[in-house]
Parts: sequence; C-alpha cells; structure tokens
Amino acid sequence: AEAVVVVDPGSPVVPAEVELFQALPEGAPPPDVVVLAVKPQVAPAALAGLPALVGPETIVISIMAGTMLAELAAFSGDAITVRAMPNTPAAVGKGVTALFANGLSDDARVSIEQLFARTGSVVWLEAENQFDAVTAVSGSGPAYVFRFIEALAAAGEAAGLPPELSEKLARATVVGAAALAEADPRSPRDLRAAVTSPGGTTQAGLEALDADPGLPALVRAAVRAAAGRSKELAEGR
Ligand SMILES: NC(=O)C1=CN([C@@H]2O[C@H](COP(=O)(O)OP(=O)(O)OC[C@H]3O[C@@H](n4cnc5c(N)ncnc54)[C@H](O)[C@@H]3O)[C@@H](O)[C@H]2O)C=CC1
Ligand SMILES: O=C(O)[C@@H]1CCC=N1
Repeated sequence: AEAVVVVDPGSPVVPAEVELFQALPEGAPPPDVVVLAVKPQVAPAALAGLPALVGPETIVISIMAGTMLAELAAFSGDAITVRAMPNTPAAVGKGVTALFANGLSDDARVSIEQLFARTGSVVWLEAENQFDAVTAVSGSGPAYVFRFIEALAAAGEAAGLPPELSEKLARATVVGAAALAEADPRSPRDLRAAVTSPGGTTQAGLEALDADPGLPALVRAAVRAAAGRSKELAEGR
C-alpha cells in the first residue's frame, strides 16, 4: 500500500510510518481498502461518515464479530464489502483468517487474499452463517490455548515446581507442540498417540483430562457459548 492510516480516537501505538487520525478524514480521495475493527456496539456512531469517504472500487473489510454483510451495507456506501474473521497470531504471521463476500470479482478476491496472506493463512467460507462457529473456534481460539498454558503452569506449581520454571515449561510445551503440529503431517490424534506410552505417565494424565465432564465436553461448551454470543451480537445484543 502507498499509505496506511489508522483512525482511532484512543491512543493506539502505531508504527512510525503510519498516520493516526482521531476521526474519519473528510474530503480525502477514496481509499483502496478500509478495515473496520471497532467493537460492533460502537460501529453505527464510528462509521457514520464512511459512505461519504469510500468509492465503488474501495474494498471495505469488516473484522467485527457478529456484524452481518447486510448491516455493513449501511456503512459501506458504494464500496465492495467483505467479512473477515482473523485471529491475534496474525501479529507474528501465524494467523488464520476466514473470509466471505457475495459476488466478488476475481481481482478483488485476489487482492483481499494477498492482504490477509501477509498475516498467515486464509480460508474462504461457503456461507456467511459459518461465521458464528468460525469466530468461536479460530477467532476466540487463541484465548483458549493461552488459558491452557495458564492452567498447565498453575498445575505444575501445584505439583511443586517454582512458578517461573512451571510457566516456562508450560509455554515452551505449547509452542513446541504447535510447531510439531504444523510441521508433521500426522493427525493430532496420531501425534498424541506418539507421546502416549501404554501404561505410562501420559496415559494417566490423559485419562484424568478426559474424565467427566472431560476436555472435549468443556471445549464443546466453550465453542457453543462463543458461537451463541456471536449470534447475540448479530442480533444487536
Ligand atoms: N481481539 C481479537 O482477537 C479479534 C477481534 N475481532 C473484532 O475486532 C474488533 C475490535 O476488537 P478488539 O481489538 O478486541 O477491541 P479493542 O477494544 O482492543 O479495540 C477497539 C478499538 O476501537 C477504538 N475505537 C473506539 N471508538 C472508535 C471510533 N469511534 N472510531 C474509531 N475507533 C474507535 C478504540 O479506541 C480501540 O482502539 C471487534 O469488532 C472484534 O469483534 C475480530 C477478530 C479477532
Ligand atoms: O472476543 C471477541 O468478541 C472477539 C472476536 C473474536 C476474538 N475476539
């Protein structure tokens, strides 16, 4: 891009080459791409000036959880409108972004894909209603993994390790397991089996992890709750 500007009345930290505006600039030429990243609840007030700013070639990409394309039309004037659900590992090029739009030209599709490919991998959804589940899995998912690191560190402490050592081990274990899951083509199930010696320590640990209600049931409940909240946001609650 020739220039990247951020519009935020708060005081976000932005790179030196990025210009920061307190409010949408008036009378500026139409931007190529606009990314909407405010909370859905403040969107109506924050984006009131957007239709006047964009042109028919502008691509407006919303990352707002639960805001439907039909609602975005009110904010995006003549622009091409796209919904995206990225996640925070994008900050280190390891994100995954789900995208959806109606009737995009091939050119627009390619430039949107290239934009998000800079932050990690990209998937196109088949239907907009997949966003609730996608948001619950990959949008919120990094927080579940960080929660797991916290829990593993706390459990190590409870088992007698000094806090710093336990956190170091827990963090490095999740980082290492994630890197292995990325590099090794085996399924997560097979990777798990490779750690689990019959009758050994891992098997004992996994049996406790899966005991009632068990990790799969807990994770299912978490995804159901997050997807439910995404639906509520879509209904303006
Ligand atoms: N945090 C995450 O992992 C993800 C968040 N999202 C979506 O991104 C959006 C923002 O979420 P967060 O970054 O977590 O929230 P946040 O609260 O960290 O960021 C919101 C930003 O909007 C700014 N803001 C408030 N009023 C504004 C206005 N009138 N004009 C311009 N900027 C304004 C705030 O100063 C703040 O910097 C939400 O819609 C969320 O659904 C989507 C994918 C992942
Ligand atoms: O918590 C949220 O609502 C946003 C959407 C996905 C991740 N964070």
